[in-house]
Amino acid sequence: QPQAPADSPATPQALVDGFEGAFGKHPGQRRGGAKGLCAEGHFLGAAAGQALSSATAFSGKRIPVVARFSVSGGNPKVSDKARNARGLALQFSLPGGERWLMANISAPMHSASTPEAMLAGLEARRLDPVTKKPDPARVKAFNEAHPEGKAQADWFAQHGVPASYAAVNYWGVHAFRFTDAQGRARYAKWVFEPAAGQELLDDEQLKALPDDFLAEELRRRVAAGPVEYRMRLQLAGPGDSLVNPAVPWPQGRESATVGRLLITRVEPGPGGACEGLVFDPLVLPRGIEASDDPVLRARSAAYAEAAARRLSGR
Ligand code: HEM
Repeated sequence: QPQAPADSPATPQALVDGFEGAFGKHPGQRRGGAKGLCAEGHFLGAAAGQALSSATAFSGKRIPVVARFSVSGGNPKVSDKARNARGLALQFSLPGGERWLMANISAPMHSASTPEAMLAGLEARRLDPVTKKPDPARVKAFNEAHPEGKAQADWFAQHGVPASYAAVNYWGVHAFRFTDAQGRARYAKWVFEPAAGQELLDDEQLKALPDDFLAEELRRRVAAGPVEYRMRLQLAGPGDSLVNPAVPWPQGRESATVGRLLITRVEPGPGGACEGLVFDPLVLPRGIEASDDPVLRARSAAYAEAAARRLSGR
């Protein structure tokens, strides 16, 4: 596997320090997606998935899933009204002890195209010890030097805040390589789309809501019946970058619905099966491989570093 250049400042430690600097240090909590909750369900693969990948996830057999829904960032007290990403992290438990892990967000692109830009962005948003806010001049200078981040910022500015964890799309953002039983490979990106459609709130609608509504809303919804998302693969077309997660592929690329995710149970309070999990996006089943996207590659060790701190109470 390609590794980050040995002299890159974006080490796992520096990246996790960057999260702590930008969001404060909250011992025992996740450094990203700090506010969230556990849920469970299953995945049912479709024939179109089998046609694209030999991964057993697509066999059509019921695949147990542990899920974690979250609000982006390392602040466990962030408002559910924040104009940023909602997260859907999943663990598929496949036959034979294989696992497939992923952590998806409610935008089709990431804010940074490299781990180095990610680190610089976190450092630019470091909270001032006195004001407890980032220095606006540093943030402005960073944004001017990294125009690539504008696409994601615009996305959240232009799309409303989800009314429910169950009413927004979640993208995998990175390209992955899918190989079928004959060894034919295609690159694709995935998205989970709620079968009931999206529900995005404008500022007026948001005003009526408290800062914490997403967890209870999901509990009520799933108590009334399973929440379903379709998993769709968007296949790479000519010229689509396989390594830059800040640039989404054009709409209208060939796509295939490869399965259905059903969330059937939500944890009634804190805790649950997702708590101890580390949603390392490089844990992939046979039939799906990572692309050379350096951001994807950098996530794995950063998640391990964050988990080591969190699970030892730091
Ligand atoms: C270099 C880029 C990135 C770094 C360094 C990074 C780092 C992290 C860290 C340290 C955590 C906390 C893990 C834990 O405490 O267990 C986290 C959580 C998360 N990240 Fe990232 N991340 C990056 C990019 C992304 C991208 C591109 C996505 C979406 C495709 C994403 C989605 C998430 C989600 C959804 C969570 C919450 C997962 C959970 O519920 O456990 N991250 N990230």
